[in-house]
Amino acid sequence: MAFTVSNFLKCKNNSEKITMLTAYDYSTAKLFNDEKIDAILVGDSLGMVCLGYEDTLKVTMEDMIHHTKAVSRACDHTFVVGDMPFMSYQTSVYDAVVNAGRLVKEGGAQAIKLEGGALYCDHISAIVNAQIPVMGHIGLTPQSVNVFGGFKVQGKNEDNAKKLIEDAKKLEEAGAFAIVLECIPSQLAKIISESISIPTIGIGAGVYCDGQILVYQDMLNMYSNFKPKFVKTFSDVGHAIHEGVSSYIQEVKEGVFPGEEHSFSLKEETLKKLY
Ligand SMILES: Nc1nc(=O)c2c([nH]1)NC[C@@H]1CN(c3ccc(C(=O)N[C@@H](CCC(=O)O)C(=O)O)cc3)CN21
Ligand SMILES: CC(C)C(=O)C(=O)O
Ligand SMILES: [Mg+2]
Repeated sequence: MAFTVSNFLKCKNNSEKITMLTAYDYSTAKLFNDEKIDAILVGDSLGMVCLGYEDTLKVTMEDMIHHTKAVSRACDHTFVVGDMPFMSYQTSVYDAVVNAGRLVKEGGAQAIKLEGGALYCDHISAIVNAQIPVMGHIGLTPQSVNVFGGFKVQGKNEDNAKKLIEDAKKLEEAGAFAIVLECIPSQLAKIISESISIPTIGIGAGVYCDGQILVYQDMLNMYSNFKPKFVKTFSDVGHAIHEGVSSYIQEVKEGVFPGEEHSFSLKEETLKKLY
């Protein structure tokens, strides 16, 4: 059975953890879908891991739609969430609804995610009213990197922690179906998770969240520009790629690949005529 928006709440109520990963292309999404991961986020982190930018700010709606289309084509079980890029919703409630609509209508996403708390509740309500499920995202919101002065853990002092608890409650009121908590102390994530009835999805937010998400290149060791503390390598795919590519280079250089079994051949009589 396909994982739908209502399963998010069911999981929380049954104390069953929600599993999410990012994905940005068809073949990767297909592997995750076939593994029956609950949900995929087509994250604007694609700006960093797919496009090589230093942060997520240059990512466009066209980038997001392009990758969301590829991912949604691969998923018949997994729920697909499209991430709203920088300046696609901050500018107005109207822009937020139009661009959320594009991720669903053109990209094939089943829900959208946007960064921010109380400030964006009007935007979120308007998108929800347009029949598009919304996932919130608070804590380290990477689109605020220039305000934070870097990718830094949030909610460490009393005022900031209280603000995040309030933001989570406001997001629930605005109609969000789940909230990503990024890079906050695990005890704060526990308080937030217990203060709201919608599930929390943590990344660098500890074990008390109702679900977890990671950027897949991080957990498969395929991205080396930085490695946050919250990343665990579940499989060394980076090393497997290194080994595979280096064997390929060696075998081509030495004339070992392609072998007979990878080649097509002519009938003997046709060959004679050609000579
Ligand atoms: N590959 C990748 N993984 C991510 O998790 C990710 C992205 N890209 N791009 C968008 C944002 C940026 N993120 C980041 C990036 C760096 C840190 C980091 O280096 N954090 C420090 C904490 C610094 C502090 O102490 O405040 C760490 O050591 O984890 C955290 C989250 C999370 N997101
Ligand atoms: C890290 C997750 C939550 C995200 O927003 C992204 O991948 O863009
Ligand atoms: Mg994002």
